[in-house]
Amino acid sequence: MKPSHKLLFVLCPMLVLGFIYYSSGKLHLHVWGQKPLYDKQGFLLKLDGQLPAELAYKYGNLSEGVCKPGYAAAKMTAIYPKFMKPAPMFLDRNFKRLAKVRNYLPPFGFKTQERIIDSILTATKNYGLGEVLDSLGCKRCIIVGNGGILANKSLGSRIDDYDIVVRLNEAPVTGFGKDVGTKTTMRITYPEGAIQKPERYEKDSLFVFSAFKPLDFKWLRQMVYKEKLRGTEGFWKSVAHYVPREPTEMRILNPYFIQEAAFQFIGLPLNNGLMGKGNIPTLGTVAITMALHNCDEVVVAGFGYDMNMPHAPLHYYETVKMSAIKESWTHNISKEKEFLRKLVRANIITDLTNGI
Ligand SMILES: CC(=O)N[C@H]1[C@H]([C@H](O)[C@H](O)CO)O[C@](OP(=O)(O)OC[C@H]2O[C@@H](n3ccc(N)nc3=O)[C@H](O)[C@@H]2O)(C(=O)O)C[C@@H]1O
Ligand SMILES: CC(=O)N[C@@H]1[C@@H](O)[C@H](O[C@@H]2O[C@H](CO)[C@H](O)[C@H](O)[C@H]2O)[C@@H](CO)O[C@H]1O
Repeated sequence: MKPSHKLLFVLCPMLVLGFIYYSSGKLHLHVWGQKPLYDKQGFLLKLDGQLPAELAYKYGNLSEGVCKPGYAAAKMTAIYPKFMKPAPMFLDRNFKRLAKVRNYLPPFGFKTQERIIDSILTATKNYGLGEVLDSLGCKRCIIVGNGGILANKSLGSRIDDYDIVVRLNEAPVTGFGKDVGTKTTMRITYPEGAIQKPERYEKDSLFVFSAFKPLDFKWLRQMVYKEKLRGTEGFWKSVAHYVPREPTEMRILNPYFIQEAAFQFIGLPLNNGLMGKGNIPTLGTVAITMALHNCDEVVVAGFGYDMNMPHAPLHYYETVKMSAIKESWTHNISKEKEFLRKLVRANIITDLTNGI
């Protein structure tokens, strides 16, 4: 056989195999002649909230109100096959092994911050929720957003019923118990969002830190080691000078939840992996993402940016108006809402205040 024929002999099957491989990848999303099954983000287009047969069998017989182990993650996988449940809530001493975050700078990872994180984790010594919650076989979590929609709905006692109550930034409980409850398992925040008055911190709650820039880790180290805050330049707003929590009550939120919410779930611009215009999810959505990985059931309340009500109160605890969110250049409220609505429509999360 001529060498040129030999070459053709090898090349042709390779081309055919290559074509089959390529089209099978496409077929996963798009069966020829049929409408696509999944959207650009990888979510099933048909979201009717129905349980797939195997889940109906698993959960169907449990009576109302009983915690369903693995429910949120199972439903998430049913509409978003790429979902991989394991992702620790907080960074622990092995954080450098977390492959998905080690090569991204804050806020999408911890690259360049390894030493300072090591030093913070040496002092906090604890990396979980605590013995009681960590050993629960099934965890029901509620993420309480700060939205004005929580006012006058008397949801306080329902909120307090959850195993884990997550609150955000400076949202108060004192004086608002009837509507937002009194229990706080953890409060997730960053320097500019943290409660500033020491007396406003609730006891028995974890101070969970979410970092957006390298300076935020510096601030946290000073708070953990109870040092005098040196220099507040570089923050976009005034920050707390003292956090009245023991180091053992402080945690660092896994930055993977910011990354996954931004790039996988919402589809915000990658911007070379750097924080930029409109590529930061709001903290509430980051908290929901964390809960999808770490809670068996996920419920939310106090969520909703309603652009049709520009004069409605933005928060349940102050008079700032809804229209104020338009000034934010970091978030993409409408794209984010599209994602949250998928979770609600598919019954992955329950929205107690119906604002999503
Ligand atoms: C001016 C500004 O930057 N505001 C941001 C404020 C501000 O930094 C803090 O209040 C501290 O002062 O923080 C944010 O959020 P904020 O602290 O307002 O609220 C916490 C989370 O609740 C959800 N939320 C809030 C209000 C509302 N009407 N609907 C909602 O759904 C959101 O998921 C929100 O994340 C933040 O960190 O995400 C988002 C806001 O964009
Ligand atoms: C680099 C930098 O500090 N950018 C600031 C943003 O982080 C900040 O956005 C705010 O960033 C916060 C994290 O630090 C939260 O994500 C918050 O929801 C968001 O609004 C804006 C506020 O107007 O100011 C910029 O100068």
